[in-house]
Amino acid sequence: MSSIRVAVRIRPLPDMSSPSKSNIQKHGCVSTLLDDETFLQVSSGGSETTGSDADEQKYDYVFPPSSTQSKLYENTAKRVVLASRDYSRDGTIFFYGQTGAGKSYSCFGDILKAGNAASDENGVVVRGIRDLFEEEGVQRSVSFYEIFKERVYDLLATTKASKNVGAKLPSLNVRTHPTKGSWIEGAAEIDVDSADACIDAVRKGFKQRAIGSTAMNEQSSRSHGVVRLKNVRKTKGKTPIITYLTFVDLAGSERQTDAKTTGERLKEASSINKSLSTLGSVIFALGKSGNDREHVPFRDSKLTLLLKNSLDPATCETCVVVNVSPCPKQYFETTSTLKFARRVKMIKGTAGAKFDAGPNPEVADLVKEIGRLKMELSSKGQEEAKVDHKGAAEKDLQIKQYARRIEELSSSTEETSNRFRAKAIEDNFIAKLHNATIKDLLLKLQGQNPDPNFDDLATLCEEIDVLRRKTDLPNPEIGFWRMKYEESVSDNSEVKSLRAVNETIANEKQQLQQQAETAQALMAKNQATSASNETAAAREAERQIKSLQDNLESLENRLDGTTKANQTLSDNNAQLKSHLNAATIQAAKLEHEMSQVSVASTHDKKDLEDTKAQVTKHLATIKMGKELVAKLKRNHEEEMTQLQTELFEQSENLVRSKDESDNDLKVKLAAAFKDNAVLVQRLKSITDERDSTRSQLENAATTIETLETNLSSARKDVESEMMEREAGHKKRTNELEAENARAYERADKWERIAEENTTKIQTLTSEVKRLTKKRSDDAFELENLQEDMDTMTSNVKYLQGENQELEEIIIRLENMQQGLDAGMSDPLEQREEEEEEEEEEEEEEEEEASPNPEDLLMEQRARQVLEEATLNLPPSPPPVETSVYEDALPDENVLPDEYTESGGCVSKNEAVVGVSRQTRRSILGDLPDNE
Ligand SMILES: Nc1ncnc2c1ncn2[C@@H]1O[C@H](COP(=O)(O)OP(=O)(O)OP(=O)(O)O)[C@@H](O)[C@H]1O
Repeated sequence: MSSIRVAVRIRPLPDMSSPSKSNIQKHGCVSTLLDDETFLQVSSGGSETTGSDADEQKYDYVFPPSSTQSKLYENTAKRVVLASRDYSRDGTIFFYGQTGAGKSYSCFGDILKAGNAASDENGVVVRGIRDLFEEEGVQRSVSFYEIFKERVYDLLATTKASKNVGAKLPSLNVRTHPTKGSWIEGAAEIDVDSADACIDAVRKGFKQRAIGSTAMNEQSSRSHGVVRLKNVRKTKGKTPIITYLTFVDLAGSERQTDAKTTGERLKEASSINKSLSTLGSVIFALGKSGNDREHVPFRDSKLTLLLKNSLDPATCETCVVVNVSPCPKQYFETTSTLKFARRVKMIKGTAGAKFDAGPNPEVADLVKEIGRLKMELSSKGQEEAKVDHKGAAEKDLQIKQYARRIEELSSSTEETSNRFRAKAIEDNFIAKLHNATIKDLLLKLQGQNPDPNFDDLATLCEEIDVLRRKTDLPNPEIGFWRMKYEESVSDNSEVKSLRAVNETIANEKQQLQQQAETAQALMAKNQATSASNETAAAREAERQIKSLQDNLESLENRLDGTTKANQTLSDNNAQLKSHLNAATIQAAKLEHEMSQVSVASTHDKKDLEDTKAQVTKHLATIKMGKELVAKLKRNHEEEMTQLQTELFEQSENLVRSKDESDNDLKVKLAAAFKDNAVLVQRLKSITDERDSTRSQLENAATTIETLETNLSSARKDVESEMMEREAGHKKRTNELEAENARAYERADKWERIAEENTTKIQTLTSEVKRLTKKRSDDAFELENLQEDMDTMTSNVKYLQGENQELEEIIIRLENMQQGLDAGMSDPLEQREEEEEEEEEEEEEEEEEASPNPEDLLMEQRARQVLEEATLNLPPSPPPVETSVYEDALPDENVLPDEYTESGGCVSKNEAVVGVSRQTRRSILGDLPDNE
């Protein structure tokens, strides 16, 4: 059985002082030890070592504030990821803690910013995805859900609503199946063929994730974020193996009072609390095994229902990263978070399991070691090929053989681990079956059958023995593969050749050492002899010494070279040896691991053994009773009778107790029946409800259908009406367009005419201006003439007055004459006088009719002015239509009346002539028109 690993990560605080130099590292209200990465102490204050309320605990790993993202991953989640990748196990990693303690940071890191392979800030998800994708040939898909207020939302949905970040997404249902597990109905599973594609999808979901705010953290996630990777491994001719790797960024675990939550936020908080406490209950229930395992409340929250198949420690690797804040103000939150961590740690099988050597990572290490050896071998082969051309082909062959052997070995290891895994599952299954059988038998023993069925018991014992043998005996397969491995190691010709080279070098080294020693002895001898004489023998000796010294030097050089070569070879040899040792150790570990899993499987069957012990105990009790009876029978009859009575009583008691237990059972059975009846009733009501809902749905569907039909016919009507209206509208538009065109034409025409008229008006206006000026000139001239005429008129009047005076004088003279005549003249004379008077009158008349020289002068002058005026006149303008000019002409005052008479058809010359005539008439009196 796997264990749940619990790691605690302490987040850094901005104002945190640097760690003390002592072994105890104090960070706010928590302390860690420098040399123990599992120790954690939390205290509300007190001294640096232990506060009065100090609470010390050990966890699987404690990460101080300075620890990196990489260290967190390597020591927690990597194991789960590798188990999922290399051993097809489900894996789940939780991030638990109060708001702002660093859950999202640990889980996602800076996924929005980087997510590239090299970033130090990459969280567990990005690192896990990259490690997972190192294995090729597996079909993978990713999902990202959010569980908010017990509603599940798909963060990778591609619906219309999801296109806007933060838009309201539809909530989805969790579905479960006994064999297929749990899934979200209608949720997207994005197929991903590379780590980058997978990280991109997660990044998209992360953006979509709803963010709320509380008084404690401005952008606090109030939801659980679940990233799920589905791995489908296909093997030829077999059903594909499906596993899930799940990362869960849980919602903040803070207490409601501290978060100052009210109203909607309070509801959120209670939903979060409920789902977190359900998660705890499920983990604890799953931690129990066999008969101890009670009902697991998966259905109590959406989160646990979704993770139903990814939480069981028997089939899944689980890790909980607990994030805490060292801030003294958060002391109570931190202690309550750590309480959860301790409870998880206490789950059976987890205590003290500091990332113990489980089966999977060891095999993974072995696989890695093989890879490393392969690489080393190939690089070594390349090096040697350069140095030793002669044996290159041979070495190449050896290397190839060795590589093939390693290949075989690694595939064998894989095969073994697969078989081993299958076997573990099989064993687990058998154990479960046995457990059920034992339970059955126990029930039979305790209840209905007072005499145990010894045949059943014997079968059971036999089965238990077989099972034990199966699990306890060393696995023959392991032996076989180990033997094969050792063979491959001992067969290695390269190792042999290296050993031979090593021996040769050792021999050579020995020889060289001997030569050196001889040379040294000779040198000593020479020194002794050279001091006493300088003979030829001595010189000869010196020469010899010299040559020996040279030899020695060359030998020493050679020795140096050989020693170096030897050193290199022995290093290589040692390395190879250590690799071989490591490989042998790995093989031993593999065996150990297999036996451990067997032990784990045995552990699973502990309940089975317990049950067996109970059965044996019952049997022993019964046996003891029987022995007692036999013993008593051997005693005297009274005792026998008494004992028989006692026995009878005992039997009665037994029978009574049996009856009681029967009654108990009956009561329980009745209760069970009752429960059953209630359940049946509930089922019935649920079925009824379902039926009624179904019928309602059907009705609704019918209604919808009818509505749709109505809607479509209404739509058709509207469409036809629309078409008609559109046609009418089109026609009217055409008409209007035509009319419009005509209006445009008219407007153009009028515009043209207006332009022409404007030009004409301009011409006329200038003409009128000129004429007006002329008229004013003429008027001035006329005024002068008028003045002259006035002068003449006054002259005439003066002359007339004089004339009148003269006439009066004449009349008086005549009267006087008449008076005189009347007194002295005859009728003849009178008649002669009358005739004379008549002649005078005639003369006067003639005198009056003959022109006065002054008058003649005047008339001459008037004629001259009139001629001048006539000569200065412009040529007469063409006749114009009155209708065109009517509006454009200035008012009637501009031209004299005559100009507009007779329908405006009077020419200018005529008008002027008219004026001249009038002037003349006023000057000269009534002249005939022809003048
Ligand atoms: N170990 C750490 N190193 C550096 N920064 C950290 C660490 N832990 C947390 N932080 C920073 O603290 C802030 C809060 O962290 P984070 O959002 O991960 O908290 P949380 O527990 O997920 O809160 P919530 O429940 O609101 O999501 C972030 O800005 C994050 O970068």
